[in-house]
Amino acid sequence: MTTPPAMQALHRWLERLSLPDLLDTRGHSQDFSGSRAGYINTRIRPLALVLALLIPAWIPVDYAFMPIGEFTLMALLRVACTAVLLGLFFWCGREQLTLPQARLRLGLLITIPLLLYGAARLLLNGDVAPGLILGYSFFPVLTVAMLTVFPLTLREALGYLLPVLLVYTLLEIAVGRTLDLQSLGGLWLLVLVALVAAWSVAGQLLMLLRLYRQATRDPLTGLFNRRALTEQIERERARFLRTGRPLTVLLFDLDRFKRINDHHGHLVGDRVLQVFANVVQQNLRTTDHFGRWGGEEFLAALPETTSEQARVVAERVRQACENERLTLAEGPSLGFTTSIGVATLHRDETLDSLFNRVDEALYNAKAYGRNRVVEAEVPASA
Ligand SMILES: Nc1nc2c(ncn2[C@@H]2O[C@H](COP(=O)(O)OP(=O)(O)OP(=O)(O)O)[C@@H](O)[C@H]2O)c(=O)[nH]1
Repeated sequence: MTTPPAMQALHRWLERLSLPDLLDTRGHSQDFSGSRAGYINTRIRPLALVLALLIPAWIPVDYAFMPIGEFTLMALLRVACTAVLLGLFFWCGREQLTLPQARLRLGLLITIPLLLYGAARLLLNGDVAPGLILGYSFFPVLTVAMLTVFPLTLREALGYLLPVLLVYTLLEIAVGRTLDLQSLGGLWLLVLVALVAAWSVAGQLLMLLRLYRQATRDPLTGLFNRRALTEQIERERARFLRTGRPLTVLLFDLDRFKRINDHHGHLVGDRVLQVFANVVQQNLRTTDHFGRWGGEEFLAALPETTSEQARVVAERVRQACENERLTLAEGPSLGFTTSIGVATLHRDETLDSLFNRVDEALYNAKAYGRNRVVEAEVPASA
């Protein structure tokens, strides 16, 4: 049964929307989440600084229009909020963040205007400086509007937006203005701005995700490209220097791949590359890094793995490739094999030297007859 064109169009639209990616982080790579955390962090800093400058600037206005008791409380709160914001500004500049850390800091950033609003709403109720409350009433809207500059999943956005709406409503109840037209109008405005904010954060997330995937992935296999993989290995090298835990790389090259292309065509060659990528991935741990090094060469970096352990993994992959068969439209099924070089990073070694050694090992695997695993020589400096 063929799908009606309208359903196909709907399906394509939903696919373009990447709904699961927008909803939560389950489909995001660890690497992307790290980059997004950095991105969120770079946006928290200027906002924290701007708020830290603007919040105390209003103190003279409060002084002119508020009774002294309320003014003192608000001024103290403003100074405390400024101190927290300045702390946030410096804190965000110092380290590489994880996503939970970035979320926490964003939560802190939006709590501050909300806190000031809450205090003002409770203190300035009734006859006390009624005009001033109008100025303060912009704070919840400001809080929600601030979120629009962050690339967030819808779940994260709701996690920030719902508490703002809840705090607003609870404060209106607390001051007895629940069914008041002004209070309902405020809530209505807040909900509208929250919807726009949710749309904006999801749009930013989608754009970031697409750009990130284009810049870091190989389109044929979906694996990391050489640049992204090199960055990951650089981070692993830094970790190796810190902890001393071994790091081993495997370099794979499909054997006589030109023949496959020549006999069966490039499309079959492409399928072999995809199947190969899949076979290797099934034999690696989720903490290993694997990507396309170029052409029919692939590289895997195995953290916390000695050369003996890596040889076992490489042998398992070699065997799995030998056992794999591709069914073709015409003729018998197609098999393929791979040669593999293995090299373990030494303490004083650069990554270039490691890549050269593993390349030589792979070259030797080819020279000794292909479909085999060969370990690299130790570096001259070791
Ligand atoms: N189908 C397809 N072929 C590719 C791709 N990238 C590189 N190749 C082909 O991979 C082949 C590599 O061939 P060679 O470098 O001669 O190596 P080989 O035939 O595998 O021989 P050995 O490595 O010595 O075993 C070339 O024919 C490239 O065109 C790709 O993305 N898709």
